[in-house]
Amino acid sequence: MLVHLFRVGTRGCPVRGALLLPLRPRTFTAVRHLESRTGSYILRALARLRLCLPRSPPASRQGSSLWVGGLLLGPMIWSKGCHFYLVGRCEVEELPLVECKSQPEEPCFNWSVFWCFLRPHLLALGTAIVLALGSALVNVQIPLLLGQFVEIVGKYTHDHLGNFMMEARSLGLHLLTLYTVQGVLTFGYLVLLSRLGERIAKDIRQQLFGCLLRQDIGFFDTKKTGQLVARLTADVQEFKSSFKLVISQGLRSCTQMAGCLVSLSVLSPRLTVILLMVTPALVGAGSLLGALLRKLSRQAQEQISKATGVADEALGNVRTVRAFAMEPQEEQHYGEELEKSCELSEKLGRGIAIFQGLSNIALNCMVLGTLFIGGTLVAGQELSGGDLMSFLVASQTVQRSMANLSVLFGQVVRGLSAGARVFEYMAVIPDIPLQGGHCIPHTELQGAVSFHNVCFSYPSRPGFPVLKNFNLRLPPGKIVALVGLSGGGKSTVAALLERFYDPTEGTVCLDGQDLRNLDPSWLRGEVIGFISQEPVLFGTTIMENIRLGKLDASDEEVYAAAQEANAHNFICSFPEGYDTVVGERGVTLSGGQKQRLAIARALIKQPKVLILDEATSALDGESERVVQEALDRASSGRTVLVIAHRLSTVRAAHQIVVMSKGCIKEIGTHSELMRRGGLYAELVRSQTLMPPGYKNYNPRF
Ligand SMILES: Nc1ncnc2c1ncn2[C@@H]1O[C@H](COP(=O)(O)OP(=O)(O)OP(=O)(O)O)[C@@H](O)[C@H]1O
Repeated sequence: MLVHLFRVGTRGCPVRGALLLPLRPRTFTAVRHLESRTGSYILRALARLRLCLPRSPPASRQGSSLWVGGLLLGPMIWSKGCHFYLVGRCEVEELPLVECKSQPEEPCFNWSVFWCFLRPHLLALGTAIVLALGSALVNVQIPLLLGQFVEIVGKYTHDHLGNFMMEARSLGLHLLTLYTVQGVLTFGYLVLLSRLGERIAKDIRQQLFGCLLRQDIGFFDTKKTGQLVARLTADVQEFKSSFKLVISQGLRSCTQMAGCLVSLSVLSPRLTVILLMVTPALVGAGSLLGALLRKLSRQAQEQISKATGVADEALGNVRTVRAFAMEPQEEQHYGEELEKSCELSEKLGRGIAIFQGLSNIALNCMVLGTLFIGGTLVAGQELSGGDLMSFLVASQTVQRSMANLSVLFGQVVRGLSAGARVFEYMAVIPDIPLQGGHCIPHTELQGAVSFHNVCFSYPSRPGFPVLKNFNLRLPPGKIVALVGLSGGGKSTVAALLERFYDPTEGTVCLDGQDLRNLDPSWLRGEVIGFISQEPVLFGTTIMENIRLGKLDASDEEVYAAAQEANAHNFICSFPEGYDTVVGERGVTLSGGQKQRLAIARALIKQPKVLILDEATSALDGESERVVQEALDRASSGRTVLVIAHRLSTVRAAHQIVVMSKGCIKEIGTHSELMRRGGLYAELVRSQTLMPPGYKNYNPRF
């Protein structure tokens, strides 16, 4: 193919870039036979490519050109609906290698959101700024007074007439007062800034966390949890540090620099001009080296994070590591990552050593240069010794301030991009709100569910229909089972009923009312109970875990739910009973125990509709029996949607719905479907034909 597309995708996964390879001019007939989906991807990719490639087509020296991605395409015809061919007698120009990359868009810093967080702290901020400016102005005074002090000392080194203490005391006291005032002002603005920074960071974190929790489930399909957590932690931290630094050091450095430059030009205009020529060059060189070191430091940090990630993954999945005897490999993997991080850190150490060595030489040379030139001026009676001293101290302050400002510039850029990332998701408004809408009064609630002509594609994969014209009724108080091959769309039906997503077309109704008009928090909190294959418990007590289903439940309600879920006995057998802490994600409990707690958690809210998504599939025979018993009890009097692979668990359902590729293939009771001898009967037969020696063979089929 003439064009190499890489990372080509569709709406869910946009084209990231393309590479046009240069080709020798030649005549050929291109026949490309591509699968329809690939074809449409490439067409879409080409459309996007045209946007980012140079506009003008190459000069057509040898007849018609095929300039793929540009304005010209060779003859292209669609054929037979599902294939396309590129057929053309084309002479291809030799094109320069064009690489076109479009980076994922960096979000812009949202000043208005930042202002909302800053506004409540304006008084503290204003006070901090005034204190910082005051401290900087005091700092400008100090070199001048030090110069006067040196003058007095110098006077007493030549002639010992008069009282040094008398003369020096008032100046000394003045200096002492300035030092104290500067110390107090510094303390004041640092305390205020620290408080301000922490408060703003806390507000931002809290708001961002709330915004993330409120996002649609589809939002989380395309985001990595680690990245979201990083926005809450590292990005907020970076933004806070930058903000504090800009206010404290930025203001201070600017004020000091301006003040000291005025002092310097008053003390000696000639020396000031020389200083102004040399200092920026040195600061520029230092900044360049500093930027390299920061890059190295970032790489070292990233490598450390990578090594930590390896350790985190291995320790977090220690059971899997143990089960596969992967300890030596994990150790080796961690060791390799550590070695790389060690090498980078050593390189960074060497860089810092060079930087410090060079900056020592440069600063000392500047002092020497100032003394040398200044000494010449002193010798020529153009400058006093004290003024030279003042000049030296003030020039050091200017250099420090300039160096601070150059570091600060990088920090501002990093802080703004961290802030942009932090604020990005605050502006994302979820399509499905958490609250708002109609609630059906408890006395009128029947629990009848219906799907009308539902079509659905996941937002992360918009071109891929998962449900096609799906129609289903779940009569109140009846058990409906969804079975079928993996990937047929069974869990998707449950997700739509929970209103994790809205259908692309059609409606899902509860008691005849479109779910879109009902209050989602009421629907999930009071009407629907959901029990999945992987029960997720929180690392708190059993009591709290069950109470998550109904936050205001009394202890008695918790006990009743546990009894209904066949969990009360095993809970009471623990020394701590209901106060037993279950460990991270319930790690201290068996699969069956976790599942029964999940059932109790779902039952405590007395849901009218119960969704069981493979609720017993991860359990062994005995646990399955106990859990199934609990589920059977929980199912009575409720509308139940059971999703199951093991068909033995659903043969008693009032209706069994067989799904395949997003459509309903068969509906009926177990015996009706068996008699029909269709897909269901086929599935049952395939589950009955267990390999020889298979222990869990279910004789019921
Ligand atoms: N969050 C998602 N984003 C994009 N596509 C998804 C998502 N979840 C599921 N799918 C896709 O939707 C289709 C149906 O998946 P679903 O989980 O509903 O099938 P299932 O019948 O429940 O399968 P199984 O029995 O294996 O659990 C699959 O092709 C799957 O890849």
